[in-house]
Amino acid sequence: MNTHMHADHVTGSGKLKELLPGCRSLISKASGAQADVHVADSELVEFGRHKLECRATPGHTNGCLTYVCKEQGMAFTGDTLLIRGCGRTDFQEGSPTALFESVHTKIFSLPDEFKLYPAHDYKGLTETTVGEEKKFNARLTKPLKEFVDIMDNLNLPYPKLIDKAVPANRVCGLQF
Ligand SMILES: N[C@@H](CCC(=O)N[C@@H](CSS)C(=O)NCC(=O)O)C(=O)O
Repeated sequence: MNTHMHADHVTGSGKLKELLPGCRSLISKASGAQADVHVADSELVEFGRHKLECRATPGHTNGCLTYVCKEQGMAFTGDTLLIRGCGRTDFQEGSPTALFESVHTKIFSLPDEFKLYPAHDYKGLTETTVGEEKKFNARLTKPLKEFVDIMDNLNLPYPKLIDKAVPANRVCGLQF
């Protein structure tokens, strides 16, 4: 299950499909990437005893999804919400306004005790909670205007693999 079409690394979906016959890859319809299964906002994905709700959380890319597991009180936020931060919004149809709206309506609306697992952390942390991020997120605790200003002035270098990763991830990570 891909949270979005990554720009910094190549998805393992294609490789997993080669290794595990019957394995199916999944990504949002809005990502524009190939996969066996395409999902959209509020669709449920069921496997074994697990049920994940797909929540469209555009902003970092327009195809970003957050996967919510209500029974276990957790969500996988991809690059939409990072621990004390969030995904950049300066390429792949990124939009700070959309990201702000996504987080406030689709992630901060979950109960405070829900555990959050983002796709990255650049300091070695692996887990946070909705309550912690509502209090301590350095970007998303700001009002919209200030948030947009922060995001428009991050001045981050492009991910080193972007020119390889995006085309490869459009086709399940197999041609690069
Ligand atoms: N050093 C990395 C790229 C770092 C980066 O741009 N991270 C992205 C998520 S992956 S597209 C991001 O959104 N960062 C937000 C931030 O505030 O750092 C590389 O070259 O691969």
